[in-house]
Amino acid sequence: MAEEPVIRAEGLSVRFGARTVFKDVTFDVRRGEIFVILGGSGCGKSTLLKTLIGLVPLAAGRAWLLGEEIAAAGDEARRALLRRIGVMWQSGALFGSMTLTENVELPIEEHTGLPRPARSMLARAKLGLVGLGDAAGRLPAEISGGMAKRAGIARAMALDPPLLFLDEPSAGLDPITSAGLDKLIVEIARETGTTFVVVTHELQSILAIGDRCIMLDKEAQGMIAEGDPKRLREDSTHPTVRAFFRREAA
Ligand SMILES: Nc1ncnc2c1ncn2[C@@H]1O[C@H](COP(=O)(O)OP(=O)(O)OP(=O)(O)O)[C@@H](O)[C@H]1O
Repeated sequence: MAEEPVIRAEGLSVRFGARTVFKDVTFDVRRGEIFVILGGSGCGKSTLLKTLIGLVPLAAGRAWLLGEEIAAAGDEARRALLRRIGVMWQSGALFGSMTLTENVELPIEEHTGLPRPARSMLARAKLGLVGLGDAAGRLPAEISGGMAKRAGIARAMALDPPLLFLDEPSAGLDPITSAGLDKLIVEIARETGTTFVVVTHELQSILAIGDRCIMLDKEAQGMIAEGDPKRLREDSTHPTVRAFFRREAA
């Protein structure tokens, strides 16, 4: 029997008022893969991410995370589930008055009873994992945008979640810094077995990190492609998908 997927999404639809953002979105995310949600501006990528973790209600469909249906879970089960996933929001800024170590310690403090020295040690280990071991004592204002993203990933990984969501990780980064971040994401996935769900519309990133992807489309109000991004680039006959992957006019 195939291993249970880390995420199972079946026929997801989301509406805001009378407006349907997407409908009938169905996919599985497998253990250890880097799964990319892509598509143009406003197609609902971030909304889908929020739906998966129970922050946006479904108009239809069902979603399971780590075997648990979040919409059906009670408060306690939901909290336990959310503790097992890490999220780095696009807007997820670090707290400016705290060092990087203190920022990464926050979720550890919130969710465990560990004493300060142990929290700090774990936080510094996570910063080491993302290449920021030497910057642990710095304030967010003292580091670059790329370093801040790495610190955000370290914070999202603080509790060793088996599943990490990254919302537009390369937003605002130059191409070289962005490529470095992509490399880090692949390294973490391969070294730790963490499953990643990454929202992005950066073609270079998608091709560099994505094991599989789904593409959402605003006009279609749903999914227009699913699969290995490199194969979609070669084989897709859908005009919008081709246009995106080959940088052609649709
Ligand atoms: N809470 C909300 N209430 C009403 N409309 C919303 C809400 N959140 C998102 N939307 C709308 O849903 C649509 C999808 O938004 P979403 O942010 O998910 O798109 P996106 O694909 O992530 O876009 P971008 O790449 O620009 O971040 C947009 O038209 C947005 O205005």
